[in-house]
Amino acid sequence: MTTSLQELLAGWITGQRWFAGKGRAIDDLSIDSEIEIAGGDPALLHLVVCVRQGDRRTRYQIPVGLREHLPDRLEHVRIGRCRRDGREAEVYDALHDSALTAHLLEGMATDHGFDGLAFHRAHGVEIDTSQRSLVLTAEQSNTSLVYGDTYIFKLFRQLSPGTNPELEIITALAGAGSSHVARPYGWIETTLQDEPTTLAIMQEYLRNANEGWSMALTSVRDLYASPEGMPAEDAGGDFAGEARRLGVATAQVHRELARAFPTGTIEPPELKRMTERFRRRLDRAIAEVPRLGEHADVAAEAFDRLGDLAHEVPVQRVHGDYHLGQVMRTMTDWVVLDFEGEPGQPLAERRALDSPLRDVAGMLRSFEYAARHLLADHPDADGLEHRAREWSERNRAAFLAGYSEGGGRVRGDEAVLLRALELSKAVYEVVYEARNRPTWLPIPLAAFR
Ligand SMILES: Nc1ncnc2c1ncn2[C@@H]1O[C@H](COP(=O)(O)OP(=O)(O)O)[C@@H](O)[C@H]1O
Ligand SMILES: O=P(O)(O)O[C@H]1O[C@H](CO)[C@@H](O[C@H]2O[C@H](CO)[C@@H](O)[C@H](O)[C@H]2O)[C@H](O)[C@H]1O
Repeated sequence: MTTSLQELLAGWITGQRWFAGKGRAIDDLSIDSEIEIAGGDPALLHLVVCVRQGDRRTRYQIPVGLREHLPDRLEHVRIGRCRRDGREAEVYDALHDSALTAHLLEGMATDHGFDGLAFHRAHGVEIDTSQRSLVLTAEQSNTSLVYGDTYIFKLFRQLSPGTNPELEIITALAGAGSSHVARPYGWIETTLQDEPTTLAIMQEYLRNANEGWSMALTSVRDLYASPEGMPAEDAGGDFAGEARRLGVATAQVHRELARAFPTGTIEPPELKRMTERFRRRLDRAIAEVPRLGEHADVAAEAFDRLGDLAHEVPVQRVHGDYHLGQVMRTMTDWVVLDFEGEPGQPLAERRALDSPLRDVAGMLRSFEYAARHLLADHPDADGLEHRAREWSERNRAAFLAGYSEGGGRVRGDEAVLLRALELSKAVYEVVYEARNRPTWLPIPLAAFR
């Protein structure tokens, strides 16, 4: 009996890092669209599949390669063997085959249009099609390819109809001359439910930059290894100067976003509705991760205090999923990546105007993550707890000082909003970790203590 492509994909998709429906059985996987980008052997097929799990349907994008014989170097990305057009073919994850990904670069360089798939080159750029790709091995919600050391190409895995906020934002900020975004080179689009929908974006690869997350961890490690009693500012690798600069850059990005897109205010009744949304999200999270229930009171109290605020709050476009893994330090400044918001949220929500303090809250949470994540397997975890707290407090304070210095607004009653946003992010993280990295679950849970 031959296995159908749908059956092969249903067996394979659950093991992929970017698959959002982990822990639940797949009831059905159907292929919504199938476009041949390149024929022959190897062939490149672009698939949009729809996965049904209970009453939830999620669409994913999967470029697959087809070959009669699979070379050893592609064995690790084999999906299986199936019969297509009367012939047996090996099916595999095409993004690992540079012979196939060359077609994606070529498509963008020439603004090529397939039936149902449109490739675009950003205004005023040339694309060097001689660059070959490698897949980034970072644990990600999407899949990124690096072409040479020149371009980074991100293919969105989960699809929702509409323009991806990331494309919208980097195009606007780069067009306005921002030094805090990587230059866009091109993108791929399709139509989903009658809406132009972004499938992939290609940007400048920041070849000499370091990720904020790894810089922060180096600093935490140094502090853990320093003699007991030595203050954080004297231990090697203090991060506070960078945290402050990151705060300044964050405030500048917020100002640039406020200039490029509409802004507004939310009034107290809307704050009440926001509180209710946070409460509902908390309930859903507790249903999925019952341990969170022990902390429900702390979160609920913070959310209720937000509902009691009696003044309006300024809103604008924001990053939406801001953390140390989304910022890179180049030789000259901090650059912000990945403006697509929280991957699991509907696009309309991710593009909605929001308080810039949502991003501030996200980054404050990330300092907590950096301070605590090395404790999990550390033989002297209890003894280092106070050092983790010291590192986190020092860098959170430096970031906030930089944010104010850069013109960001955190004052008075806004502390109530900031706390509610921090705990709402921690609720999101509890679910995220339970699904993806259960050993990390204690980190967001500690936010409620
Ligand atoms: N322009 C870039 N230059 C260099 N590295 C990048 C660039 N964009 C992303 N990266 C690297 O890829 C990782 C994942 O990128 P990101 O856009 O956050 O993807 P995802 O949406 O899947 O999380 C980043 O943490 C960073 O290490
Ligand atoms: O894949 P994305 O970068 O869009 O974001 C998702 O994955 C992140 C994990 O990589 C997750 O961030 C959480 O872990 C980070 C450390 O790995 C930490 O710095 C963040 O503070 C914490 O939220 C993010 O929430 C998720 O959306």
